[in-house]
Amino acid sequence: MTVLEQGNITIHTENIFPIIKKSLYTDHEIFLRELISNGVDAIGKLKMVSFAGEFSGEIGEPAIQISIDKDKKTLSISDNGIGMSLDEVKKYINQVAFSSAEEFIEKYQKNSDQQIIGHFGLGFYSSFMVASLVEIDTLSCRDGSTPVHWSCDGSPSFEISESSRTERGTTITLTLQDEEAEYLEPARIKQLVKTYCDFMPVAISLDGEVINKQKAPWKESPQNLTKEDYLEFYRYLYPFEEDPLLWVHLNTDYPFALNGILYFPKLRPDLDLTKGQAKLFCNQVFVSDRCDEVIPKFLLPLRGVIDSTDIPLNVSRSALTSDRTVRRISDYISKKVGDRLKELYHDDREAYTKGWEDLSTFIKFGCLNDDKFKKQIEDIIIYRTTFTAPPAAPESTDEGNDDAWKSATPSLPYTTLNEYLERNKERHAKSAPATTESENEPKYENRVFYATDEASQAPYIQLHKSQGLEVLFLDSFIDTHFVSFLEREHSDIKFSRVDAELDSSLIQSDDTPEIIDPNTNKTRSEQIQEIFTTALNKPKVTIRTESLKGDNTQSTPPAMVLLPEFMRRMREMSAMMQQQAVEFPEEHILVVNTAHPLIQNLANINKGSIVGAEGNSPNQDLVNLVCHHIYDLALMAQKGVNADGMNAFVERSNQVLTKLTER
Ligand SMILES: Nc1ncnc2c1ncn2[C@@H]1O[C@H](COP(=O)(O)OP(=O)(O)OP(=O)(O)O)[C@@H](O)[C@H]1O
Repeated sequence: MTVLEQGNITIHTENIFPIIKKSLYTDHEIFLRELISNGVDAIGKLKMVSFAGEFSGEIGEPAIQISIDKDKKTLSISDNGIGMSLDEVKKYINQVAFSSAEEFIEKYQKNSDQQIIGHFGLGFYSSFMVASLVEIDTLSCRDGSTPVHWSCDGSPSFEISESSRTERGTTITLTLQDEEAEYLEPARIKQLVKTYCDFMPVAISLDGEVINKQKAPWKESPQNLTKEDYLEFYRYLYPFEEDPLLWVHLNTDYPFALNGILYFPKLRPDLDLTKGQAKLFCNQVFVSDRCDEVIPKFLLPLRGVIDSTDIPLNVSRSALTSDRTVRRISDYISKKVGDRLKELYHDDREAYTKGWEDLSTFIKFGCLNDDKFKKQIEDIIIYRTTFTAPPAAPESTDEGNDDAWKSATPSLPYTTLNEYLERNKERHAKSAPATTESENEPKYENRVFYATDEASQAPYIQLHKSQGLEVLFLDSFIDTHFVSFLEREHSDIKFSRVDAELDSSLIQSDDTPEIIDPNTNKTRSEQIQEIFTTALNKPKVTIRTESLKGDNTQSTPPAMVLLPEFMRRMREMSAMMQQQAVEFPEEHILVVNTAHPLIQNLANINKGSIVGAEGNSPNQDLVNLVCHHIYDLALMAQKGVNADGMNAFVERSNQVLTKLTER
């Protein structure tokens, strides 16, 4: 073999190879991505040259072939692309980091939509991270070209000779370093191709078998994809996972190039909302498993693919965050997601409602974080409600209150805030809180009753429902912040948790004064209050008596613990700041329901025990026991019972049952 040329590679640093080997890429494996990308580029370039009329031969079936020779310790990557002439090898290969890509784009891209993969950095030279000898055999597509063999053993000197190659294209043969023998394993190569090159638009085969998928659905036009195509792609990316709720196909060329499909996954409780889930591609080449800088913060859990050639890939992550284009891409994504959500809300409210539990986390987090997004979607925030649209009752022609209950709300128990307020306006305006917290109360008609825990607050919810008061559920982890946010946004609306105060409409208002017992000189209510005050002996608990309304007296609770809204929130806030669990405050209100038969009985027993009792009569003991029990049950609805309280409660329950069975 005649050596045509020997020389030193034009580099600025003599010792660039050790640098490439050790520190350029910590991930040695990316050499394969770089070499395959070059092959795909070469195929793309051939097409462009042909398109420009500069190549008249057969392009053939584009292909990249990888082969392994374990004995020789070589790995080779072949393409049937444009190939290189002697001058091109000298120019493109011998000048480190000299990328011909840009020059090429300038010349040909005007004529074609072919894209050039590149801009990844050192490209071809990354092969020196794993190889002790790199050889190129190439034959240019230009007529009359001679094949070229180039070799370099990792020192800055290279050798060029004539190659025996007869077919157009390029083969890169790496003789692997001993410590890089893993790249002689077919399984490892398959895995790398799957990771980095799965969606590259050329068939890549390993020893004859095609090992990449090739089709990148995100590059397709959305009109050409069916629902099943999107789902199939999701299942391909995330096997064994539940299907996504919804997806957004991003597809734009201007003012930046961006393609991608983002999926709203079903949220699992263990999901880390701060960790990005979308994969970043550049021209169908996998770049990274995360692209947190590009995805808006509140959309980080979205899955799928983002592909853009306008995202700078050779800069640090922090530089990426402040990059103008990246910020614009991020805004664009948030806008598109907002559009998609609105579309779903208007076109298929049932599907929107069904997915709401999961969607709401994104939407609420987005409202808290992104003003533009908030403005875009604030009208499509919905709340689960206790309101159920009356079953298609015959249309009443009566004007008035009932009309407020006829609303556009579909039968699913979800409503928007506006719908809620509109529906309840008159009802709320008529009633008022039994106690008011401050002078500057917003108008009563703008009150919103809400619950944060359907199970434990069930008695309170039931009480409201039975009096026709509609309760919204704000029960996700983000809702504590969200309620404050809503109040900031709508200063005329007052949010009141069902256990914060008793609305006057829940209380029996009886104008006739209560009869005073001549023996004690007290009304029955006063007596009941006294019974509880004595039995509980808790000076910090304010005991109030009320006669609660209900469908029947048994359906209302015998007692309720109230915790004023402002007080509860203060405690929640300070607990959050100190990162502690919220402890139930000793100061709270116990409302004893004088209408409940249990309370009536208690008053009667107590009355009996006063007469002639010396010390504690058995009746007195029973009254004490039952008072504590009623109080504990009320506390439980507020989750106000700690471990000691729970032990005492269980013990007392057993005592009560024992007493019952003794009779
Ligand atoms: N398989 C190939 N077929 C034809 N030309 C190639 C091939 N591999 C490399 N080249 C030429 O060598 C040049 C340098 O390649 P290299 O991989 O270093 O950089 P690049 O692909 O242009 O950009 P980047 O450094 O971002 O990867 C390419 O631009 C191309 O002209």
